[in-house]
Amino acid sequence: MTSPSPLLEARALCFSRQDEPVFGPVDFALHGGEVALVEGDNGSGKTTLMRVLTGMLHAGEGEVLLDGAPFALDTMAGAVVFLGHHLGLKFDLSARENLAVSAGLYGVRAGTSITAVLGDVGLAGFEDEPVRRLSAGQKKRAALARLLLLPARVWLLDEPYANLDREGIALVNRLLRDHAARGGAALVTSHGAVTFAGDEPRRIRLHA
Ligand SMILES: Nc1ncnc2c1ncn2[C@@H]1O[C@H](COP(=O)(O)OP(=O)(O)OP(=O)(O)O)[C@@H](O)[C@H]1O
Repeated sequence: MTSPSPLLEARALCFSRQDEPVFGPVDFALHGGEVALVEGDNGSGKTTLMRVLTGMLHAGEGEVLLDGAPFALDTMAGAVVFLGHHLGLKFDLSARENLAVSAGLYGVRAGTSITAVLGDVGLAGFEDEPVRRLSAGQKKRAALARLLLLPARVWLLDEPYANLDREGIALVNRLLRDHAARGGAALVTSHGAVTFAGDEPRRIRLHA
């Protein structure tokens, strides 16, 4: 399924630190129903690209468009979910409480609930534990539950497979497949150990 304008587009996007180029120019257009993999060696700028796309860092040159409109922090807040190395979880709160905070800010996808998404990511029975008492993989699963709960159509996932067992890796791939089937789009960084069932995802290569 493809939407008329790309859900997320980068045009000649470049980022430099102290005049030293980190990446770019990067061009891609991600339509609804598409998953793209950002690949590159350590230090090639994958995380930096994700931060630029979420507005955490300012691109020196180029453009980011969301649903055909120039990137703006207020419009992207509910439209994009970012899963980064820091997971965005408050460790003193439970997974359920963390999700309730996100749902209060951005709403809930039609037909789902906090209990349902926590069950779906394998955290049934751990819903009310403070996140700091969860294992690294369980913390990652709690962060993945946010993807399922929120209505955002664009997912930016930085190393979503890290800390996950084989079942967890299969879970991420299932979430991505279902998201694409619903018309969502996702950009995923990975060191390349990932195999998707079905269609091969598009690859965006960064060079250190
Ligand atoms: N906070 C920072 N301050 C200064 N330089 C940084 C900072 N974060 C990253 N860099 C530099 O920017 C470049 C790109 O880093 P980035 O984390 O985006 O790479 P990456 O492709 O995600 O790497 P990895 O595969 O190791 O996760 C690297 O040269 C890194 O040293």
